[in-house]
Amino acid sequence: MNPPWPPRGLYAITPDETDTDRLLARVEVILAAGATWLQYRNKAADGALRATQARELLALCRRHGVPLLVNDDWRLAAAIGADGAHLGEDDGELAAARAALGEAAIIGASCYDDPELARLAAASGASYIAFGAFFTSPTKPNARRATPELLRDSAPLGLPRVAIGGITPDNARPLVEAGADLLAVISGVFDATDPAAAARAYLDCFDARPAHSPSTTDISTP
Ligand SMILES: Cc1ncc(COP(=O)(O)OP(=O)(O)O)c(N)n1
Ligand SMILES: Cc1ncsc1CCOP(=O)(O)O
Ligand SMILES: [Mg+2]
Repeated sequence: MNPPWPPRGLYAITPDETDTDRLLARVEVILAAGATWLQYRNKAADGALRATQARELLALCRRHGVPLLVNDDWRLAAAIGADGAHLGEDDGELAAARAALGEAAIIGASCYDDPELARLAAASGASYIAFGAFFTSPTKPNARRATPELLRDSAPLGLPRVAIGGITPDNARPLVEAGADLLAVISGVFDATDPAAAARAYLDCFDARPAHSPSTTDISTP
């Protein structure tokens, strides 16, 4: 799969917010700051609220040129015309999601700490593979733990690699160096004092230049 979206940057994931206006306002700030992809994930909302929020987020994402993926529920993604879905081990068959959403859809698969799951996801037509949690996650403290070697070792699968779980701007760089194409983050952006600044700090982790090196506009550069 070759998604027509840049598969490198910040993959923001929504928190369990039941106030839709507040959710949209929080997401707006993060998209305006340059988040690359958005996933709608809300374990606290019922089906009707999830459908409403997903539709509203899709309109917002369209205005920012950012793809929206729906967590857990590829049927909801199909019903609202979202750009894709993220599926974990309890979220149904990837092939069924692909058949419903189409070849252009972005369909991600949780691989936790398991390279064999990554291999199976790739063989089943996943658009990206996600590993984690890499650090203790405030959102999901009991999530299985993964190591950066998984990112490195799965490069031959040729799919974008997503890292998730307790990622902050301060611990993210080694994951990018190990091959993470997207940093999937909930609390690190949504619970930040300044979510826009936090979003930019994650994006800076993809900048190859060391933080102290001169920029291209530095007049002292030959
Ligand atoms: C990008 C990304 N990676 C992993 C997950 C986790 O999915 P899952 O294991 O199904 O757990 P829940 O998110 O449903 O609690 C994800 N959502 N996104
Ligand atoms: C859904 C999920 N899967 C593994 S960790 C996690 C939550 C990530 O949230 P946070 O960025 O707050 O750790
Ligand atoms: Mg899930």
